[in-house]
Amino acid sequence: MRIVVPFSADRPKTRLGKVLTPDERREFAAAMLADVLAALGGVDRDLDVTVLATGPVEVEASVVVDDRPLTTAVNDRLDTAPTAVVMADLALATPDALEALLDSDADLAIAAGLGGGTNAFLARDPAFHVDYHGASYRDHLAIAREEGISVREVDSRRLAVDIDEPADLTEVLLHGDGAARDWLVDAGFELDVGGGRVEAVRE
Ligand SMILES: Nc1nc2c(ncn2[C@@H]2O[C@H](COP(=O)(O)OP(=O)(O)OP(=O)(O)O)[C@@H](O)[C@H]2O)c(=O)[nH]1
Ligand SMILES: C[C@H](OP(=O)(O)O)C(=O)O
Repeated sequence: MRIVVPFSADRPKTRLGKVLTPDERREFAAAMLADVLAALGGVDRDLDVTVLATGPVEVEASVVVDDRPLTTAVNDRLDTAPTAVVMADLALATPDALEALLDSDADLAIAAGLGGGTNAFLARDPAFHVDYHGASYRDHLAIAREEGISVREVDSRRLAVDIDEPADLTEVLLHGDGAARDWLVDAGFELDVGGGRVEAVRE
């Protein structure tokens, strides 16, 4: 099965700009990508994984460099079904969570992200196409409806948590166990469990 992992290599994770420098954002994004590739590597299936990156990147997978906007670049790779697209910022993804998506035989299996994005999908029908940004999850359900594509909505916390905002770092410290969590700990992040909602803070 073909898996595409979109990756913004040059200026990733701008919404983390309040807590990470540009170099740190690049390192942290690369750590999350490594975690996603490791989770895909643990899936009990034969997967053909390609990182669809905006610039060169060194990873344990094949890389295609395409600097066009995300939607255009992904749509160009949906011509051959089945194809799954798994975002590179799913630092909590596990093989089990990914298998729940990849085992679906619906024309479209799709996992929402926090705030209405689309974190992962498997399209078995080449008529499906993406339109990312905004509440893309709703837009993707509408596209499937228009194309008469059967949908399975995959309800998965581990696939839903994409790491976009400073508050999301808390989830990585709480529930992550890979390179992204290690990177945050090395960078001095820790949990403040002092009162109210637990928070990631930097020493
Ligand atoms: N190939 C490709 N991947 C992208 C592009 N923009 C974002 N991505 C990837 O798509 C996924 C979701 O990205 P977002 O969280 O929306 O964007 P981001 O650039 O990582 O972060 P922000 O700058 O904070 O919006 C991540 O895996 C990104 O690395 C793009 O233009 N091209
Ligand atoms: C690409 C975008 O990601 P988000 O900005 O929701 O993380 C989306 O899923 O439409």
